[in-house]
Order: sequence, then structure tokens, then C-alpha cells
Amino acid sequence: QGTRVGFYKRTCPRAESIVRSTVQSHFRSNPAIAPGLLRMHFHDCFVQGCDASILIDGADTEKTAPPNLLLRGYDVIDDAKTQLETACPGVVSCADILALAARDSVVLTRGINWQVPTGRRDGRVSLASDTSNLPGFRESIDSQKQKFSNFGLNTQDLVALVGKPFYLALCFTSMFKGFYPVNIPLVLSLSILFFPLTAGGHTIGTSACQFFSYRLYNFTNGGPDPTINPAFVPQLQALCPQKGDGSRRIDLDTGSGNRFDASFFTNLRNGRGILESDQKLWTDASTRAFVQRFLGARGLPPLNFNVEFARSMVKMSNIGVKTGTNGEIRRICSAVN
Ligand code: HEM
Ligand SMILES: [Ca+2]
Ligand SMILES: [Ca+2]
Repeated sequence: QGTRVGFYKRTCPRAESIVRSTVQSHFRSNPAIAPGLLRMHFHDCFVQGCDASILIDGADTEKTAPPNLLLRGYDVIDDAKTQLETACPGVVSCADILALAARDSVVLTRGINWQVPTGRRDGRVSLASDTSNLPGFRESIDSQKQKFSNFGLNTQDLVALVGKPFYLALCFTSMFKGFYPVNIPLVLSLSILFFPLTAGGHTIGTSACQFFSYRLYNFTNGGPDPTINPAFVPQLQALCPQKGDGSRRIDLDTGSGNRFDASFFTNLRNGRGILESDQKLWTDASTRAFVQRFLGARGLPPLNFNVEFARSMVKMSNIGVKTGTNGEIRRICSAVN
């Protein structure tokens, strides 16, 4: 039993439009909720599956863990849930609200629209310690490969499992940062297909200086990270001064932070990636091929970023879903029933 498009067609026909109009109205007063919700959905799916575990309040829940401290948009989900409980009490899960809101956020930032399969149910567990599943922004491709082999899986296993070319396998390993899934084959196949969007999500939104300013000063031999375009360094240094305010935010996709487009890949090619993990997508040959394909480089089979992003999102948003009689439909999104 999985998710399907139109799950609420009979039980709550207005479910999707209620979520959409709620996201829209919040977006009008605060456009930063769009990237916030997209990222929140990703952080939900990578911990206990897409089950709204990220939304639960309390001591030592996922919310309280370092990777989640800056997530934004919880109020949007709560608002949508309140309206849905009035329209169709006890029917629409918080996990589905979040998955729909992530899609709506991409649409609002002028990205692609796609149909979101629904029917997720909400989880009852949320532990801060589980968030080590989330990828780190500093890990080397090598150490990621090491972690992968900790599961007793070599690159050949990986390729066999998924039936994709070698470079895809290599590319996948970079997704595998500190990730200790229960269902390895499932996660493997999902992650392989889903890889290109790790970068894609960063076409909108911002990062706090604290996540990348180490690249600007004393990175190697007292200088900045050599993979940053030298012309871009002073610009970044002005935005994030040494010993400045680490919470100051700047666009992940310089010049196009509010728009869902492929410009992010041009920035990577030009040494203008903000996060180390993003710039590595260009410096590592295996992942560079994808960036080039999204850019339509000559001699490589082209990939349409929007189309691939939507495809990958559907896969990501099905990770570890609870359906049927698993989980529950929460009454309020911030607490289990
Ligand atoms: C290698 C994988 C990834 C790493 C290391 C990573 C890391 C980060 C970091 C450090 C930030 C800055 C957070 C802040 O300052 O608030 C960020 C922001 C963001 N990430 Fe990722 N991320 C990854 C994958 C993804 C994926 C798969 C998506 C979505 C599909 C995504 C969507 C976003 C968005 C939209 C933002 C902006 C958030 C905002 O403006 O509030 N990221 N990411
Ligand atoms: Ca979750
Ligand atoms: Ca953009």
C-alpha cells in the first residue's frame, strides 16, 4: 500500500486547495517560507521517513537538533491543519500537508508544478538523535564512500542493486553522508535517483554565514577555499565578515535566490557555490557530469532540471511513508494524538 495522487478526492476534496491557498497567503507576507517549507520536507523525509516527525514539539525531538534549528514555516503547516480540521476533521495528515506545501513552494517561486501522491500518515516518534541521518555540509566524497562501505556494500553492489552506470553510483555516495538507513536497498535506489536535487533545492533560499564563512578565511594556507572563484571571495567576505554575525543570511543561488531555476548550476560552474557541499558537486568529476547535463553542455545527454527535480521530489517524498493502518492522523501537527 503506497501513496497515490488524489488520495483525498472523496474524503476531503478541498484538501489540496486549502494547503495551496494557505501557503500562498503566508508567502505573500513572507516569501522566505517557500525555501523554508521545501527544506523542512527534505529534513522530515530523511528522518523516520516522510511522516511529519519534524513537526513534533518537545524536549529532544528532531526540531531541537542542530540541523533543524533554522527551519522555517512551522506556522504555515499549523495554519493549514487548523483549516483542514474544520473542513474535514481527522482526515488529512500533517505529513501530506508538508509534502503538498513543499510542492506549492516550488510553484510559488516559479518552478515546475507536479502531482503529489498523498496518503501518508503521521509518525509518533521524533528523536533529536535520529537527525545524524541528515547530510553534513563539510564531508568529503571519500569519507562518504567510507561510510557507504561500512554497510558492507562496495560500489559494484551499489551498481548491481540499482542497475545504473558507474558514475551514478559514485554520485550517489556523496548523498550518503552519515546516513544509516534501515532499508538499505530502498534508500539506495531512492537516493540514486534523488541525488541531483540535493543541489536543486538550493536554487532558492538562503544560508546563514555560520555554515560557510570558514571557507572565506584561513581555509588553506591562510587563504580562502581555492574552489571559490577569486572574484567572488571579496563579495562573500563583505557579506560575512570574519567574526561577524553568523546568523546573517545570504542567497544560496547568488542573483536568483527567489526564483526556482537552473541558475544555481551556472553558479557552481563559475565557482560561486556557497556551501562546500554544493561546490563539490562541481569539483568532483562524477557529480560534475550532472551539473553539466543540467546546463545542457555539448556532447552530454541533456537533462531538464525542472522535470528531473519533480521526478526526484516524488521519490524523496515517498521515503519510508506510513500508510494504511500505520501511524495516525494527528489532530494537531505539533503533537502526537
Ligand atoms: C548534501 C545535501 C544537503 C546539504 C549538506 C544541505 C545543507 C544546507 C544548509 C547548510 C543550508 C543552510 C541552512 C540555513 O542557514 O538555514 C541549507 C538550506 C537549504 N536547503 Fe539544503 N542541504 C542539502 C540538501 C538539500 C535538499 C535535498 C533540499 C531540498 C530538496 C534542500 C533544500 C534547502 C533549501 C530550500 C534551503 C534554504 C532554506 C531557507 O532559506 O530557509 N537542501 N541546506
Ligand atoms: Ca520524518
Ligand atoms: Ca534560483
